[in-house]
Amino acid sequence: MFYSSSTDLEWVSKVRVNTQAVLKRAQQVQGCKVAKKQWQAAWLLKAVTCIDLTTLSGDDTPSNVHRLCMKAVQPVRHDLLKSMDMHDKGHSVLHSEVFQSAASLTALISFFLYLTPVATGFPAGQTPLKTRLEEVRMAVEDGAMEIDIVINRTLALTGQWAALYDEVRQFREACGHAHMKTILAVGELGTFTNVYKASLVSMMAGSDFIKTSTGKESVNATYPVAIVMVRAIRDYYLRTGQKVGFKPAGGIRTAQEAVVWLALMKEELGNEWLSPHLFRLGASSLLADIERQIYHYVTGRYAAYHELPMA
Ligand SMILES: O=C[C@H](O)COP(=O)(O)O
Repeated sequence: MFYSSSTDLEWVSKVRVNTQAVLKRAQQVQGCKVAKKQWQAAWLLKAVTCIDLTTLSGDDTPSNVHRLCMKAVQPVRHDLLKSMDMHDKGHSVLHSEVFQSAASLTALISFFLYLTPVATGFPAGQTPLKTRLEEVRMAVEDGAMEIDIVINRTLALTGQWAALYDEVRQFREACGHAHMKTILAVGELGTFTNVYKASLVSMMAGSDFIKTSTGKESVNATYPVAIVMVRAIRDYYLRTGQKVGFKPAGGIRTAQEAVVWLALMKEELGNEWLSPHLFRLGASSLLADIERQIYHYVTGRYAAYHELPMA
């Protein structure tokens, strides 16, 4: 695992983001023409493989988490995939993000599903550091192979970048071999410059992915913020040779949005960032619309509710 030395924080202190340029680029992204017919279906199947299927609600129960995991194992109806001759191409979601401990769902891990608990005082990141580190260690002990951690926004808002680096690096060490996705909670970072700096610091401290939001802030994954984050990923890669993944999350609901996110990744970071090892869509209800659009592509009509019962 790569860690930058803390002296790289000089780089962080010099960052300035051109807001107008970011907003202009975001408008272009939002207005991009979305593929149709079989090309759209192909993009949607690609999006399915990149979804971190999520449930992070206070009223989650073992049964609805179990149901979500079963949906992750077979995200699109087998007959629909067969009609497209894609039934044997491995379109499992493979990643499910949950509050519950991975240990209670061990049976599902045998389906090769990666269960991703959230840790570090999710969603606010304000509990004592000792408690947040303990949450990460417990998740690792429970068998988590991926962990979504959330940063303490106070450190970013008050410009304590060295302290933020130190915390994230401690989370990284507590994660051990588990993949660490670092949530910036961009809706609470105030400025694009803070978003870029928090992205850099999180990458320097060893994050495997940087992620926009918990889904609980009032502003979540937006295209302008994504442009700032993916440009930070690109700059970091050009300077260090390290490839860090990107995960937009929060409020992503429609198949069309999923295709726009994929187009953004392709244009900004290239084809390599179109696979789940470097790109995830964190979403609790996106899959339902994607399956609905695939159903429409295959049958020429939209499904009745009972025809896609698990969506
Ligand atoms: O990480 C994933 C987010 O919590 C999902 O947010 P969402 O429920 O708005 O899709």
